[in-house]
Parts: sequence; structure tokens; C-alpha cells
Amino acid sequence: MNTPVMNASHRPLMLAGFRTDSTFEDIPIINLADARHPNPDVRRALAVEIRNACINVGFFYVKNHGIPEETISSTVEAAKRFFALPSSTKMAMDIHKTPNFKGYTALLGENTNPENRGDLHEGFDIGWEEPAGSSRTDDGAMTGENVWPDGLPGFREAVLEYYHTAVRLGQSLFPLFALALDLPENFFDEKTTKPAAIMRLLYYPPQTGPVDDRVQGIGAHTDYECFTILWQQDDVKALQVLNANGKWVDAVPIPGTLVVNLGDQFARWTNDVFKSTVHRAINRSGVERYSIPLFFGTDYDVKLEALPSCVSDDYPAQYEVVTAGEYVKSRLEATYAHSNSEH
Ligand SMILES: O=C(O)CCC(=O)C(=O)O
Ligand SMILES: [Fe+2]
Repeated sequence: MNTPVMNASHRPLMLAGFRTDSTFEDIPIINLADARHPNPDVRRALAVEIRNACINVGFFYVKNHGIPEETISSTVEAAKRFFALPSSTKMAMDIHKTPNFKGYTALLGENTNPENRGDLHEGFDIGWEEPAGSSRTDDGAMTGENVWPDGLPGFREAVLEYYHTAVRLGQSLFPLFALALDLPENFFDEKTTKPAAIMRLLYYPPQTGPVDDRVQGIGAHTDYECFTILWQQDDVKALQVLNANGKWVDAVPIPGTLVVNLGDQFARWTNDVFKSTVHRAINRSGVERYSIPLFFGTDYDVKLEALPSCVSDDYPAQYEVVTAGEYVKSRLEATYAHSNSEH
């Protein structure tokens, strides 16, 4: 069923059964300048834009997002220094050796699309850590301390500064997503008390010469959390988003913006009313590419249960109820299984 894009004056209270065909050709740009506007009508109007993007595309750019340029550039510099370390130094922080997916992923260490041969990127993953240095010990299935490289002064500080700034941006988005779902603005507050945010630094070498189609920078996949906040390098086109016609739509870098895309947790909360859209990245630019995704989900102990407004007799709940932590962990295990020498 094709349903036209909703607008503010036609907002059904029931979202269940509301479907679009997701044949988008463009990714909308949303201005977050009014995200905390004192007038609730202004916030609601912004939430309607977000709702349309979530229902039709699952991806949008944000401008006026509040992450300072200096915070971004010092983290990108930190990433460049990290990936330039000798392989043996990086392998000492191998993600397979750490509790719950913290640390370094080598080239081809991940395989986001099981039909592929491994992803052509290197990565460095961290979870929550206080700026002063302590991590949490109560993240259930996902508990595990970050690992940090020796001999890179300022690296940890730069990365944690970006992490906390992006987490604050994410915290300001949850009320807008709640409004977009006709829920009270504070609906996600009690579900996001211990930010379950995973941040990655990613490095994509250029793919030149004959390219095996099954080797991509990151293979076709959906993200696992509620949403992702992605910084991508300005001058390199690589990220692509799949529409319902099977067409890969380029998410070209737009200076001054970040990309926000929905992940599976929001698809589960909304019984697929919000789209967790398939995407991939292929770096055929001839130059190195860096990107920084931050994946933000509900607290790891929170159950992912379809919202009543997104379920009806005609459109029953599509997913089994699991906790956010169980879900993220199981997806990460599958992603890394092929490179885990213990298996
Ligand atoms: O690097 C990119 O542009 C996309 C990364 C991505 O999709 C991911 O890490 O889940
Ligand atoms: Fe992704």
C-alpha cells in the first residue's frame, strides 16, 4: 500500500499500518537550530519533519547539530594518528581479545554483509566512559572497559570529547523522536539513563584497480541501535542508502552536516513504522577516507517492545521482545564471527 507522505495536519493517532513505499531519491536535510526551542509548537513542527524522514527514508542530514568543528577536526586528527600506528600495536588491542567489542578491528575483520568477504575498513570502538576515565560496570550483556593505545598523547581526551558531545546531541534527539511518534517528549528519558552509545573511528583505504564486488568498505547492513550519528569526510563520496526500488542513493557528504540514520532498535520500537534502512560504503575515490559513527540505543537492560500505537490486529508485532543489550550483542557477534580465531 502506498500512502502519501504525512503532514502536520493529518497526523493519525494510530501509526500501525501506516506504510510508505520508501522509494526516496533524496535524503532530507533537517535544521536542528530549534531542537530545544522554548515553544512546544516549534519543537513539534521540527518533529514532524523528523517523522517524515523516519517513515519515508530512515536517513536524514542534520545541520546546526552543535558538535563544534574543532571537536570534529581534533578527533579526525586523532584517528589518523591511531590508524598510522604499526599493525602490531593496533593488534594488541584486537577487538576479539576485549570484553564486548572494544578496541581495534583490522582490515577485513568485520563482515557486515554475510554474502561478502569481509569489510575493507579498519576500526576502533569505544563505549561509555566518564571524561575522567571510569567506565560503567553495570551494562549487563555489554559490560566491558575501553582499551586505549599507549604513546598517543591526547588521543583518549580528543576521542572522549567527541564521544560526550555526540552523546549530548543524541540525548537532544530522543525527545524529538518521541514527539515524532506522538509520545510525550520525555518518553525515552527513563530508557536512556546510562547512554548505551558505541562510537567508532573508521578508516577506509581507497579501493582501486579491479574490485571484487564482494569486498566493500562496509557491506550492506542495517545499524543495531535506535539511531546513528555519523560524521563523514567532506570530500569523499562513499556512503550509499538502499531505496525500495533497489537503487543505491548516494548520501554525499554535505559540509557542516552530520548524517542521522535509524537502526533496528527504532524499527523494533515502532514495528517498522520507522525505517532501519540498509546502507553500505564503498571508497572508490582514490584517497583515504575516515568516518565516525556513534550508535545510540536505549539502555542495555531495556526491553525492545513495539509501541501500542504501532501495533493493530491487522498489523501485529513483527519482532520477538529482547533487551537492547541482547540484541546489540547478538548482532555484533554475528558481524565478527568470521574473523574470530577462537571459533
Ligand atoms: O562510514 C560510513 O559512511 C558508514 C559506516 C556505517 O554504516 C557503520 O559503521 O555502521
Ligand atoms: Fe551503518
